[in-house]
Amino acid sequence: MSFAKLKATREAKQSYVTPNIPENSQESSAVPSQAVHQPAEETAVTEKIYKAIPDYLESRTSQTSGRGLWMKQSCSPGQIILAVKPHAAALSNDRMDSHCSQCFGAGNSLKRCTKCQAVYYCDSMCQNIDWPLHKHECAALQRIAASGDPSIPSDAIRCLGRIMWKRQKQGPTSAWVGSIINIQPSAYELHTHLAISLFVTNTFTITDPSLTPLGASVSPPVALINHSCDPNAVVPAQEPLMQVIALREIRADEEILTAYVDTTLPKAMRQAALRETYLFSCGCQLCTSVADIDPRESVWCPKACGGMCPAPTEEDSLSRCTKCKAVLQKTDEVLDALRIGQQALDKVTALQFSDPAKARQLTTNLVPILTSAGLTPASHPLLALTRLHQALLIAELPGAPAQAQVLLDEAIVAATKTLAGLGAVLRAGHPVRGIARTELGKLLAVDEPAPAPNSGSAAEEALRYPPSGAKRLRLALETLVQARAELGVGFGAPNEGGAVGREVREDIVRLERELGVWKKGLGEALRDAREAGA
Ligand SMILES: C[S@@+](CC[C@H](N)C(=O)[O-])C[C@H]1O[C@@H](n2cnc3c(N)ncnc32)[C@H](O)[C@@H]1O
Repeated sequence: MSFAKLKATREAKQSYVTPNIPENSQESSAVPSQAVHQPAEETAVTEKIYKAIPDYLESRTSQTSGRGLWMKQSCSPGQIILAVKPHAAALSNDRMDSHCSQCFGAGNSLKRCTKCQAVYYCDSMCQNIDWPLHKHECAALQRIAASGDPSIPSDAIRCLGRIMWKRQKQGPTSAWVGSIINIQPSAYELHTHLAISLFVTNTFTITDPSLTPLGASVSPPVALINHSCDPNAVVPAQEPLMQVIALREIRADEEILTAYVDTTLPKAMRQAALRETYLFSCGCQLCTSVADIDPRESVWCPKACGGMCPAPTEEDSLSRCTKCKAVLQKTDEVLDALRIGQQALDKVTALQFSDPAKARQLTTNLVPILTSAGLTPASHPLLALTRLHQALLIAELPGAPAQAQVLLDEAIVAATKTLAGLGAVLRAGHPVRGIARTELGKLLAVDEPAPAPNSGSAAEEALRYPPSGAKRLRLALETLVQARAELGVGFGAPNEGGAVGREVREDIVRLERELGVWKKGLGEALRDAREAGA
């Protein structure tokens, strides 16, 4: 596999979904509901939104989190629980010149709207489909540009605008408008800023097949699902359908829960994000558990027994290994590493696209500092910095032929650490884990530009990471086979792991062929050598 192909896989455009939904349907692909439970006070409009909910699901109301969606029968990991077409969607501002505003596909030869000069389309077909809604947005964008204000409203606000314009077109009593009003019932009548804030809490991030965020979308049935930091379901890449997929077995009478925030973050950060954007404090098991260690905030045992110590804090610096009880001595070093690590993470996040070289310099310096302070791979901010380091190295690869082997090997090491970190905090089959394992497998499968010569010592060769030659290819194959199994859960079993899962299947076939050729070549070389010696 080439560097360019590796990079291109991050920009895959295909859709991964299989259910067959009529083009203009607003409803779910699943069986229309007859048997859903509906509280008496809910209106006829509410019935319309429940029509999009299959009859093995039920909306129930709890005191702690309001309405939610519950299973009426059990389902297995990888099962598609719900598949709906988003009611409205809008691209992020930073994707507007690289992706089509209608189909969200990436492209190099997109056509710009000649009027607002802000949005792009694959071709006139995409533009014509979008025009009935874009014509309003187009006029608004032209007015914003004429006012001299350089800022375009966020994707969630543009998504809301699209809903309002649809409302004008379809009339206030349409089923479509009714179902939108039913996203948190009182939002619509509230003051504008509060209504907008409540609307934002009901939007979902649209991603490409590799989970890179592309924009925002909204679907009332999906917006019924409440949050947990240890979710049993996910809503992975959603274009053109939003799909809710079971991450583990969900039993009958169990609530379906997805995560609204990044669950690799420590509790305090998750809670702050949930309070700020979603206006509630999470009481999920992960947030309330009194377990003595959370890998997100952990340091290796100072006696290297294999156990972990809770990361010390300014308030509580005494920390012991939860396995052998050894006391962590170097708390100041850990506290310093946590502080400068967070500062560096903020900087790298801000610089990663505007000044990738500087961002890479920062991750190159900081990852070893945090590692030598004893932070485990899942610990924040080490995991986040390692993920960014990996992404920056991959972005640099195609343009650095001279040091390509060093960069490639470094990217493989970073991808291995990322996977170790994610493996400690996300369930098997989580789409983020599946994508991380895929990236590692793909990196291992890249043709080595300048493989290191064999050191001669079998012991040294066994320890070398990443390995070289056939051993590397075998590891690539193993990793991609495991990745495919994870993608098959997180992106839905019927979808065969989505676009990435199907791509991985092709990579596996190619690698098996390559390894076969390698084995054959090696066999022939050995036979030639034997014959030459005879
Ligand atoms: C996308 S909506 C979910 C549906 C919502 N419960 C309803 O009644 O329409 C998000 C809102 O649900 C509530 N919510 C979701 N998960 C919760 C949780 N774990 N604990 C408390 N409230 C929660 C919060 O009010 C949040 O802003």
